[in-house]
Amino acid sequence: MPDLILASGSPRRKELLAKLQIPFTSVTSNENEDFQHNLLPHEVVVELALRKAKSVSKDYPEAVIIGADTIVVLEQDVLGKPVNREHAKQMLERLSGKTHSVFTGVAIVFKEKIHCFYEKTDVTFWELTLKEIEHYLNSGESFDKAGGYGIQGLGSLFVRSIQGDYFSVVGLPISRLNRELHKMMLFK
Ligand SMILES: Cc1cn([C@H]2C[C@H](O)[C@@H](COP(=O)(O)OP(=O)(O)OP(=O)(O)O)O2)c(=O)[nH]c1=O
Repeated sequence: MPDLILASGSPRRKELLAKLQIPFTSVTSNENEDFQHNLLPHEVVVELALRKAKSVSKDYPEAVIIGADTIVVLEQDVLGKPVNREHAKQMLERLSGKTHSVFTGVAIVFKEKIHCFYEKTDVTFWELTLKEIEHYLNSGESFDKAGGYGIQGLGSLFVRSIQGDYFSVVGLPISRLNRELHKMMLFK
C-alpha cells in the first residue's frame, strides 16, 4: 500500500482525514494562494488544492498526496482568510442575514494520476448584531478561516441553515473523499 500524505497544515483537515482509519502523515505545502480572478469558484479551489498536492508530491513521488482548499463565496466575491480584525468584521457584516456558498476543492495526486473534485455547501446566516460580531472577533476564531468564521466553533451560533456537506465547510468533504479513493482503488 502506498504512503498517504495530507498536504495541509490545517488541524481540522487532519482530524477529518483520520476518520478514514488509514495511517497518514501531514506535510504543509508553502504554496502561495493567489489565483486568477477570471476563474469560477470551483475552478479556484481545485486549482489551489492541486497546487498544494503537486508541491508536496515533488518531495514524496511514491506517495498518495491529498491537497484541499476552501473559500467562501458571497454575491460572486471570493472571501478568503481575513488579514486582520477589521477585515474579519467586514466579512461577517456582509455575511449577516444572507446565504453564501462554501467551496472546497480536493486534489488526489499519485505518481502520474491526478484526480480532483469539489463540493459546494450553501450556508445561511441569521442577522448578526454588531455586539455579536464584536464578541466573536474577541474570541480570535476568525483569523485562520475562510470567510472569517468557523462553523465548528462559536461560529455555529450564526448558522440558520446549511445545505450540503458540513465537513466540506470545515475543510474536507471526507465522505466524498473516501468514495473517490475507493474508485481509484488506492486503499482497498
Ligand atoms: C468556512 C470555514 C472555513 N474553515 C477553514 C477551513 C480551512 O482550513 C480554512 C481555509 O483555508 P485554506 O487555505 O483552505 O486552508 P489552510 O490554510 O487552513 O490549510 P492548508 O492550506 O495548509 O491545507 O478555513 C473552517 O475551519 N470552518 C469554517 O466554517
